[in-house]
Amino acid sequence: MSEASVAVHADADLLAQAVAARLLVKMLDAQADRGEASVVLTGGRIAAAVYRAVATLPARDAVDWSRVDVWWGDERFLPAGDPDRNETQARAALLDVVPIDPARVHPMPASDGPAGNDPEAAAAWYGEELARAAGPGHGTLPHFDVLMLGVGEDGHVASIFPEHPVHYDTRPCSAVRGSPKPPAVRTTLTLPAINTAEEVWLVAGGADKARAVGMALAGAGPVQLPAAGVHGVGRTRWLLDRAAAADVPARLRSLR
Ligand SMILES: O=C1O[C@H](COP(=O)(O)O)[C@@H](O)[C@H](O)[C@H]1O
Repeated sequence: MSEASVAVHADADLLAQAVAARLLVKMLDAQADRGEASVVLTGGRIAAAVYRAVATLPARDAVDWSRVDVWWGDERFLPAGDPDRNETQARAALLDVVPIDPARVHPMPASDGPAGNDPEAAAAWYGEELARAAGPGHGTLPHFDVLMLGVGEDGHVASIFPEHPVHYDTRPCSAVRGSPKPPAVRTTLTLPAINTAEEVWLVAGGADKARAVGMALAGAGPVQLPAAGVHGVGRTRWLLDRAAAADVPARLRSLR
């Protein structure tokens, strides 16, 4: 398992700018090394700020967007175009602004989408989509260069909530019913799938995240605090603002 690193930025705006810059560099490096880049997006407030920042950085034009695959770590199970869908947010802030190949954008199904109004069928559909992208004989998941996660006040990541039965699902993608945060019905990558990514970035801003971030880095159990259970194969980065990092032990921080 990779060692986690922690970077702390002065405030949420600088955090979003810094994550956006890192994301562009990661995509450029992946395209230089592999000919393409594969990113897994998340939802939430800081993620939206990151996507807006990517769209405004001049270096965005150095990326060949026709060779970028976009996946999602979780989704709210709502009709297509609903403003609360993570997909809607990412499209408005970034994907509608850059010349991305629509065939390489892989949203989790909407409740009026290809799997119908059935979250279990939607999760299975996404699992098949992932396996198709992996290619025959390459397992159930494609390569992910970077997978971004927000962190909930309760320590949830993607739509994996504390003590939820989804912790015991070993399929790549799972339906989530009874989410404590609305909407109640969601779909999510599971921890085994998330932890196949080359790099996992946990991005959190604001004082309301400090307790969860501090506990995760202090070694809490993943069922009680899902953020404690994620790690990239090559790298795990915690990208925080000062308020979210308030409870992080000083020895783990590198202040920016
Ligand atoms: O519901 C969700 O919440 C988390 C965190 O969102 P935030 O607004 O507190 O930053 C997000 O990472 C996840 O993708 C989303 O579905």
